Amino acid sequence: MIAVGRLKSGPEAALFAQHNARLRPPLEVREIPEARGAAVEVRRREGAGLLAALPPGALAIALDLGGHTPGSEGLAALLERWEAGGKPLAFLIGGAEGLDSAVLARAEHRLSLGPMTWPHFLVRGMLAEQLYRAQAIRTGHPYHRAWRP
Ligand SMILES: C[S@@+](CC[C@H](N)C(=O)[O-])C[C@H]1O[C@@H](n2cnc3c(N)ncnc32)[C@H](O)[C@@H]1O
Repeated sequence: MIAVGRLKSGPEAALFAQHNARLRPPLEVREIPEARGAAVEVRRREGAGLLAALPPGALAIALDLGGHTPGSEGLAALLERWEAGGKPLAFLIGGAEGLDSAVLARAEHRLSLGPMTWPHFLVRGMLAEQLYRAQAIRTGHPYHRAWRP
């Protein structure tokens, strides 16, 4: 995971740590400093930082409101397909101003957690939870209860 901002200890950090500790393997987190200035410049500088932190050959997945919104089972299937490609997966999370167009252009996939805008520090924990849920779906672990009325 490559994310804008330094997450200090607090509820968002605890949420992320709780779910990330269950992931096999856990996500490695690279943090990009938040930029200051006009929104366009902030996006540009943070975007450059995100792209520079991408491991070589990574499959980049941008967390973006305009992205594809799979259900949890759909995400589990996507992850299986992405992992089968053999490239390291990199989930990119923007800052308060969102992701620069250069980041969206570089990303192979755009993933949305729904049409609502979430705080970027919360998105880390939400993504880790969905990745853990996807693992539970793939292994048949009862953490995921698929039953709906
Ligand atoms: C506060 S949001 C940025 C809002 C910005 N106006 C935009 O439209 O992207 C900060 C970051 O959290 C992530 N994010 C927030 N809500 C999201 C959602 N519903 N789906 C996917 N990512 C989301 C994105 O990476 C976003 O760049």
